Amino acid sequence: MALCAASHPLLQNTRNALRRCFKQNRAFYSNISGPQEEEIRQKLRIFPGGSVDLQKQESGIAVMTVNNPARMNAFSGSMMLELEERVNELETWTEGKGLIVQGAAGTFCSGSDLNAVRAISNPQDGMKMCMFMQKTLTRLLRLPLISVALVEGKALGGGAELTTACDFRLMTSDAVIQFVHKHMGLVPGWGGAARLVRIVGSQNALKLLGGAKKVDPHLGRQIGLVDEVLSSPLGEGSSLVEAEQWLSQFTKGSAPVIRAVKQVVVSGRELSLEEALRTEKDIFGTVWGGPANLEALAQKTKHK
Ligand SMILES: CCCC(=O)SCCNC(=O)CCNC(=O)[C@H](O)C(C)(C)COP(=O)(O)OP(=O)(O)OC[C@H]1O[C@@H](n2cnc3c(N)ncnc32)[C@H](O)[C@@H]1OP(=O)(O)O
Repeated sequence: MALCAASHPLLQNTRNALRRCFKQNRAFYSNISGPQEEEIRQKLRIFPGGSVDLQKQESGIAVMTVNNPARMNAFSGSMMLELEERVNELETWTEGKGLIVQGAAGTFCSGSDLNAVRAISNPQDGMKMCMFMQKTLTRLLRLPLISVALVEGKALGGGAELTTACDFRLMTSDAVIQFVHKHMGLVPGWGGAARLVRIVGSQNALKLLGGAKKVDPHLGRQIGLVDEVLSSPLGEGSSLVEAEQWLSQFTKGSAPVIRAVKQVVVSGRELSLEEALRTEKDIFGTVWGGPANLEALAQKTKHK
């Protein structure tokens, strides 16, 4: 009898393997765990405004909206906390397959709320805020969901960094991604530089960060930062539908298989070859003989 993949005994092994392998990173972040993490949470709570909204759909695709239009969707402190809560929620959404991250009202996100930045401009608090966001965005990218940043309007500073915490980036024709940090006397701190180098290579990353260069859809495609330029008419709200259609080419089919696809890619990207191979074997074990595999065998599927 086929075992349900969600309750497959090897699934627990996979979770354990991934947990074991990411322990290294947890150790890295342990300097903001416990009381220190609570301290930065309290500081972030002082800067309210906006929200991070999550809609989980029956299709298995969730839409997360960075919602603070009065400030071009800049992240207030409370929004940073809400982002963490939404990631917690997505980590336990076992039916999920895909995620779209978008900004409200036709623009993506203008980074940190500059009012909060001014108020916590000492390096200690700045570093704690940055570690908090690094940790949350690292967890966002590692979700077993295929994720897309839908970039309309502007993605600036931390907003540009947020786009790199998704697997894919889609842009509307008027959109701009700009790592404006240098113009602010900063460098990325939410993990955006580390991820950018892995996406576009160190030469291109140096150009984008060193020149605070505006990335339009054409440049984005050229350097591999952008996966697709959307053709929906601007300002009619149809970009989200187009993004969902684009994402569905990867999320069609069984949730356990799609989640396993994402997990083998994450382990291949983040672990040593030896650990990645071991993890791949464990993840393979969760789908081998599972319902989707047995159904494909029964149907004598041909790949013409
Ligand atoms: C490690 C993280 C590092 C960071 O993220 S640092 C932050 C980087 N981001 C920025 O510096 C963005 C600064 N803002 C801008 O350049 C412009 O506002 C922007 C986004 C191009 C939009 O320009 P416009 O279309 O002309 O609109 P505008 O300037 O009138 O803005 C509308 C309202 O939004 C506000 N806003 C935009 N970005 C903000 C931000 N990051 N923090 C706080 N408030 C922000 C802006 O102040 C304005 O508010 P108000 O209408 O004057 O009350």
